[in-house]
Amino acid sequence: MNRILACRELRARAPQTALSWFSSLNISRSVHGLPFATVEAEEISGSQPAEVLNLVQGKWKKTARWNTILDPLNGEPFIKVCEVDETGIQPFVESLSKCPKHGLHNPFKAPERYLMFGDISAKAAHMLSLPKVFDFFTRLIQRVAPKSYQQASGEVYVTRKFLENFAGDQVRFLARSFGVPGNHLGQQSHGFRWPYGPVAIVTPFNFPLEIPVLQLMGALYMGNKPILKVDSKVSIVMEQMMRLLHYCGLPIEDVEFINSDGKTMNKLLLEANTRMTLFTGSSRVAEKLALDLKGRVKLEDAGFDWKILGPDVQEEDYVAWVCDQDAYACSGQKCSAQSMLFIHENWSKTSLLSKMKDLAERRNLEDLTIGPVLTVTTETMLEHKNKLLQISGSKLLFGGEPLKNHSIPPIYGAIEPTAIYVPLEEILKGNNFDLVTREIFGPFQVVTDYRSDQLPLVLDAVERMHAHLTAAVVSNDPLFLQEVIGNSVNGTTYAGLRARTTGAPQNHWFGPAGDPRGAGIGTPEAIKLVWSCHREIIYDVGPLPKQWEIPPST
Ligand SMILES: NC(=O)c1ccc[n+]([C@@H]2O[C@H](COP(=O)([O-])OP(=O)(O)OC[C@H]3O[C@@H](n4cnc5c(N)ncnc54)[C@H](O)[C@@H]3O)[C@@H](O)[C@H]2O)c1
Repeated sequence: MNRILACRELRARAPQTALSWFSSLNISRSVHGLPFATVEAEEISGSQPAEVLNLVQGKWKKTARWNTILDPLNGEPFIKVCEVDETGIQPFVESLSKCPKHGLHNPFKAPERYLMFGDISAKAAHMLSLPKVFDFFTRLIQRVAPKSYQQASGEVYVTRKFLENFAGDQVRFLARSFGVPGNHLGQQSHGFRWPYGPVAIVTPFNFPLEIPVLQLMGALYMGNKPILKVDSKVSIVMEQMMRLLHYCGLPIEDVEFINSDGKTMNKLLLEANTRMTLFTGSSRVAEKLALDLKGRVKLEDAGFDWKILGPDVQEEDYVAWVCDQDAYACSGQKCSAQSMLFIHENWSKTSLLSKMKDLAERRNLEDLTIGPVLTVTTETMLEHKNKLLQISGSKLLFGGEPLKNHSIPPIYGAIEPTAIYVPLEEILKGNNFDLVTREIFGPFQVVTDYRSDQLPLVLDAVERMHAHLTAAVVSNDPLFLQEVIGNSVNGTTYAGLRARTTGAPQNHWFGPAGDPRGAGIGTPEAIKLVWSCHREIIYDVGPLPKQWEIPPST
């Protein structure tokens, strides 16, 4: 009884805005049951194509140019994306140039916006927790970046948790400052987190919701005005999410959302003179943007991620299963996917490899545990396989054949989960190294083995790789862990028996290391590093010492 009364009292005291927002969530009355959505994930098809628009200066706009996206599962032209070409970038440039370098808010300007973003995050997290909304985004992701329901829902879950983390006062805590006493009375120095002002976010196809939302919200939290460009193949997901964010209170002028090809976006970034660009994608484009934008970038680029199985053999089934998930979930299209597996010789007495093979063979197109590869064709992957097989001592462990009985269009790739063994000494040879460590963004891994006395060679290989994103050291031997961790740099490294290479939840930093341009995603530290810079204000208000006189020149 007391509890009921207390609840009633709490409700009576709740701020009107929050109450009216929650009661306005009468989802069953709106189109498709969702008050923000303009598409229905399951209904998009060749005969009922969906349209994706651009958001500029607070208005959703069409352009004359449509980019037609083919359904990755059957080749039907199922989404029409309104793309901006080089002649259409001016309204975006104008809008960004209206934002000053000191941003839309900072600790000295419109601090109430920190609170507003706390509220928006709480509401958006609540929306994503509603089963209908959760399912809508999961299925929409599956339509454009085919992966299993569980993998797609993982993205929605992480996004929701991230938004929960930055509800309430957590956004203003991101802008926490510190003070240090000065040299004399009236002097104190204070360090503040300052925005960059107009900024850009460019993201790839493989995580259509998680990467853009986490980076976009980070940019907004710190006071920036972002323009967001997601790969057109999947931008429908973020277009719908923008509508959800507006529904949850995001001012419509706060973000520009553009669909374009890479060349147009490159031109826009140069003309708009964005103060910071967060790029997630291939190293080729990352390096180009770093040059074009004179270093005003933070990069999340390619991953050629390795896993080392240590000398202590245990939990063989578990380790085999994690290897399978790391290499082949999302058809290997995670930047954190296991690209190279180093196996200590002690594992050769086990049936690890045959277990990995069995697990890989369980994957099928029906439930999308294997599926289309969106940026590498079947032909390219088979060619790569053949080149690796020419290396002396190499052999096909499993896979290596095109998928059968499917209607995936030939612009996309479709191969079985594949593993190729290459001897360690061969990997290290100058003429083989670049070939063996080439990132194939599909279900493809290289496997090798090593003896205890060859650990320095393994460490040499990981030192010579150019991408240092994720890594896993599978061992509970503290001295082995120490040796490997102390002699490597990957930014997100899992260590211990349960180590994996994939997994970018909201609760730990995810990003490359060893590069001053390296970005991060997910945590308060990542947001502060990527989306704000340091500003020091030194208060020096006096009073002057009594009898102060002008001293001699120095
Ligand atoms: N480090 C990470 O967190 C992370 C996460 C996901 C993917 N990736 C990497 O992304 C790659 C796969 O994605 P992809 O092949 O689609 O990458 P990509 O570099 O081809 O494209 C990424 C985005 O950049 C845009 N783009 C292309 N050229 C551009 C230019 N000149 N200026 C501005 N924008 C441009 C594209 O339209 C797309 O939106 C892999 O290498 C993968 O490892 C990295």
